[in-house]
This record gives sequence, structure tokens and C-alpha cells, in this order.
Amino acid sequence: MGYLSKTVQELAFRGEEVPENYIYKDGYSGDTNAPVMEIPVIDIGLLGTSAEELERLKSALSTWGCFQGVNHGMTLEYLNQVREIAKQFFQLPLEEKQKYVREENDIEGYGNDMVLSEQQKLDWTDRLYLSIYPEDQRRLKFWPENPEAFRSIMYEYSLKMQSVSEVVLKAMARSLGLGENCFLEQYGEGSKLHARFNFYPICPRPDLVLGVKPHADGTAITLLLQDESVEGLQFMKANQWFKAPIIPEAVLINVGDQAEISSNGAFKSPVHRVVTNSERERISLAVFYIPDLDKEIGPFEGLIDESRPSLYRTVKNYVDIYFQYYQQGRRPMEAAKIQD
Ligand SMILES: O=C(O)CCC(=O)C(=O)O
Ligand SMILES: [Fe+2]
Repeated sequence: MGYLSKTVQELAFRGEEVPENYIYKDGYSGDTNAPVMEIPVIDIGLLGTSAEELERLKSALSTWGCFQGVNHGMTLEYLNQVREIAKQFFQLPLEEKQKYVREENDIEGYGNDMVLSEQQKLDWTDRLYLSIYPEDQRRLKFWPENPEAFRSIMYEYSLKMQSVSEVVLKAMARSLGLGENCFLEQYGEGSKLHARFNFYPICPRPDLVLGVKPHADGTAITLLLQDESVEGLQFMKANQWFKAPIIPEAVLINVGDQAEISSNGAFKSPVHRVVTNSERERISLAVFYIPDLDKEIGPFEGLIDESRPSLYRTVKNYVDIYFQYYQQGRRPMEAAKIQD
């Protein structure tokens, strides 16, 4: 059998006390009453033609580091099907889900939070992690065959996510006054999409336990399908936490560390976290756009001059750097930032 310590779903189901390694002893200054963020809603279909929409995109990504994308070519009905297969998968009996279990030292598959160090606090979440694009990167042994529609819906979703990513990365480039392909070219044809289904069971101690600890994504960008009715995601701005509102037909898109680096800090990779809930479970689906590991990622030349020097070193295989720093409880971005 693969590597699996007890899933959070089992812990929650048995109603046992929350194990020590999930608990933030001094509380986490958890604030489920955080104010709601005024996160911009961007019409993705307009980004190619409307200078105004492009300006709003730039403003969103340089302040919050994220936006709610609508008019992305997927209907609400379709997005709800994606939510439904995720829900159905996590509802399966444990023995069935274990067919797709993550193995030690592998990131793909089904399992709970990966333990990287002894002092680490664990996230109150179970996950299914899959490489979804390009096609030849898929390891189908981790792809559920139950529910029956899972694979076909995720094949389609991965193509949609790839095309939305390209549209958004092109618009991001144009909003900075650069050629539209500069992000895509820097990230390379070997760029990949990984999907992470996050399942957050009901938690008896939302005051002491987090669904996902504060982090910024190591991606170029992340495309998140939120639960259609249960909140939980929060973003930090000016040292304060804000709740992300739910728009069921939107995909929430945020900047990751690598796009912050390429943009020489024009776009912000926001710190975010997920709080737990004592009444309702929550499911989300994050799709990570990951640049080719062999490509050098650094600030675009067009964004560097005497008045605005390069703020970041060039990095390569950032995912590795990310885990090394994360393990030490450090913000991975420190590796790239040039201190003055
Ligand atoms: O569940 C969410 O809303 C966000 C999850 C997240 O931040 C991640 O998977 O990186
Ligand atoms: Fe994240």
C-alpha cells in the first residue's frame, strides 16, 4: 500500500480530538469575521479589446494580486459538474480512494498534508493532486475512474484551464506594455498544469486549526474554483486578512511567485490561507500553472532600467526552492529577492 497516515476525513468522521500537530497553540489570530475584500471582477472576454478592462486587470494584480475572472468560456452548469465530480470523489469510501493514494516522496495522488518537518503544523485538508496538462504528463493511475465522469470532465477542464491561462498571461504582458508572448515565452513550451482538489472536512476547533496555513503560491499563476457556497479563503493585504467572496460562475485567478519575479514586482503574489468551519465541509480545485523547470525565470528586461532596477535574481526550478524554504518555515520568495 502507498503512503497514507490518517486522513483528516477519518479524524473528523470519528469525532476524535483534534491531534496536537494540527493545533496552533496560541490560536492563529484566526479571524473568521475578517472584512470581505473588494476583489475586482474581470471580464476575460474583454481583455483582448478593452483598454479599460486591461487597466483594471493591471490594477487588480498590482494591489490584491488576484481577481475574479468571468466570461471565461465555461458555463456555470459546467463548473458545477466539475464541483460535483470532486464532491463525489471525496464521498467515496476510503478503500476506494486509496486506490489512488499518494506514495512517499511523490506529490501526485490522494492523501493528507505532506509532512516535511517535525515541527510543521498540518493543514486540515485532504487532497487529490494530479498533473493534468500537457496530456503526456498525466499519470492515469492517480486519476479516479469513479465517479464515472471524472476523467472526461477533467480532460476538458485541463484544456479550458490551459486556454484561459494563455489568454490571461497575454493580457498581463500587454497591461505592462510588453509584447503579449513574453510570459509564455519565458515559461516555455514545457510549462505544465497541476490540479489540486482540496477537501476541508468539518472541523471541531476552527479557532485553533487552519485548512491551509498562510502561503503564497510557487506558480506563475493559479486558477481557483471555489466551493459554490462555503467560504474559507482569505487573502492578506497590508498585514490584514480579508475574506474572498464567492461568485459561483467565476474562477479566482491569483499571481504566483514566478509571475511576481517576471514582472519585477509589478504584480504581487499574495499571501493567503484557508480557515476551517465547524458546520460545513468545503471543496476547492486549484490549478497551478508551472513554468518549465529548465527555464530561467527573471524580471523582463523591458521592466528594468536605472530608475527601476531588478528586484529579483533569476531562478530555475523554483518548485524545488519553494519546498526547501517552505520546510524551514521561510517565505520561498526570499530566495529570489535582491535585498538592498
Ligand atoms: O481552498 C482554497 O480556496 C485555496 C487553496 C490554496 O490556496 C492552494 O491550494 O494553494
Ligand atoms: Fe494557494
